[in-house]
Amino acid sequence: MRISLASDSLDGVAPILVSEIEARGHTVTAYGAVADDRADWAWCCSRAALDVVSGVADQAVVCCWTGTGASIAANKVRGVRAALCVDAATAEGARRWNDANVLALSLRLTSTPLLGEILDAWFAGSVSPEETDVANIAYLSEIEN
Ligand SMILES: O=C(CO)[C@H](O)[C@H](O)COP(=O)(O)O
Repeated sequence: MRISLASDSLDGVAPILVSEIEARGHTVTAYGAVADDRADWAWCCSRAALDVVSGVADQAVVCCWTGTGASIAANKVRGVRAALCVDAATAEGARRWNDANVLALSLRLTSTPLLGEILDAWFAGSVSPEETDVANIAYLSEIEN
């Protein structure tokens, strides 16, 4: 898949994000500190999220120290469902039940082994076909519009 990646700093696992995503077979377009680019979290994380809704990217990964600003910025983009994931089970659930299209990470909480577990779960995840799950996602679009 085509992944747009943003981070507002090079703290923690940020320097290995591109290689970890590429190692899982994806191509990366980077924004913010990981691209030596404008690195304020509101800008770079929403920029990566915009790529998803414009069709330039299939999904995005957005990061900041807490992960909260990254997820808030991404979720301001219409059509984005960004999920702040602190472990593999959350990432799996975000893909399954929320059809999340943007993975938000906390650089404070995500160790190198945990990053691998979260990325594996995220990229392996599939969206639930259950009627209630589909209806919930449809309702998000409804309130957004
Ligand atoms: O977690 C964050 C936002 O949610 C930022 O990473 C945190 O505020 C640090 O930003 P800065 O380095 O610009 O002070």
